[in-house]
Amino acid sequence: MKPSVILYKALPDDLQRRLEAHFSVTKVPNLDADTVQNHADAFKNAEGLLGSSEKVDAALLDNMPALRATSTISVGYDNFDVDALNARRVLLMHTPTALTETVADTLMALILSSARRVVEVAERVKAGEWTKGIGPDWFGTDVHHKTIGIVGMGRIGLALAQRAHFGFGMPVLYNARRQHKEADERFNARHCDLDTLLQEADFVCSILPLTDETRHLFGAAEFAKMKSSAIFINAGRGQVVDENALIAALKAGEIHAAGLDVFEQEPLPVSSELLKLPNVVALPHIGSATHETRYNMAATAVDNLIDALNGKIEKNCVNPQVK
Ligand SMILES: NC(=O)C1=CN([C@@H]2O[C@H](COP(=O)(O)OP(=O)(O)OC[C@H]3O[C@@H](n4cnc5c(N)ncnc54)[C@H](OP(=O)(O)O)[C@@H]3O)[C@@H](O)[C@H]2O)C=CC1
Ligand SMILES: O=CC(=O)O
Repeated sequence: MKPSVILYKALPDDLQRRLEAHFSVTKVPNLDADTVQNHADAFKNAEGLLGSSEKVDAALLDNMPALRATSTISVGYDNFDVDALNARRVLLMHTPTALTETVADTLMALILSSARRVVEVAERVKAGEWTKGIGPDWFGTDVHHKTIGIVGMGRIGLALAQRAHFGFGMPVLYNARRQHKEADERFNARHCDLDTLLQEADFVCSILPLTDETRHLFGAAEFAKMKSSAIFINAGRGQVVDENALIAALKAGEIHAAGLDVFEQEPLPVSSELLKLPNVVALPHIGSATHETRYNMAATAVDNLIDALNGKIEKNCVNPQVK
């Protein structure tokens, strides 16, 4: 008999078929308590769980006593209670390599669009305001050769540094818990403490995971340390930033602009002050959202679950020690 799995995210047809070739699949819309109750037997018997963007906590796991592996269609796994998974010896698989380059492209798009005011001036053209040659009130600021400060020099941080160094001639500063020789050697990058980065960078780019240490890492004190010309970029996780402090810093002119792909609350409420500020580019968490990359992520997640339930966890496993 095939092992049972719960699928809580729509997959492309061919990937759903690949999953069904290996497992008996129960498809559910989400992991809400009502859904679990309505499919109680399926959750009770499931050995695998596959999807994304839902909370996987101890309360859910208590309803899944047969679970052996979870597979998320994402690299970030802050929505999983890893301690609870470890305590139950449940593997957590993720998709670290499939999306790196695409997310780095999104970061560059945020940098360019916030510095050159691309969204704002394009809207002005559509509103019929381009009626004569433009003046300084339409100008932006340069990106090339400005200093980029990357907070989080992991896979995506490295791919961003590559673009900034080779593509735009930007000096690269970075902060991470440890020094990354590869970044130093390939991109002439300089590892520094966060305060130095905040004081010296023209673009402060956060691509951090959400953890107990990074929650609200960027608050009023950090924005106050940045240059008044600095542009703050965040494509890591929204809760790494105290959003009220960011709004206050933008309004007070403590920093020049912000480019954001992630928010404390998603979807970003339409009432958010951020949406009223012309110097904010706000994207709907599209870091990895290209057809190619989303397909590759889903394929990786399917293969990860097949591997994990067959005891093969050489790659993409967050907690291999529980095997
Ligand atoms: N907007 C989007 O759509 C997407 C967002 N993301 C987010 O980006 C994050 C990063 O992804 P990825 O680059 O693959 O992850 P990695 O694990 O490769 O890199 C994480 C980096 O963050 C650093 N870091 C972690 N904690 C701290 C800390 N307390 N202080 C300073 N640095 C810290 C790590 O430091 P060290 O190297 O020293 O360990 C590492 O350099 C994901 O976890 C996810 O939250 C990812 C994909 C898409
Ligand atoms: O935010 C997206 C991810 O893959 O993590």
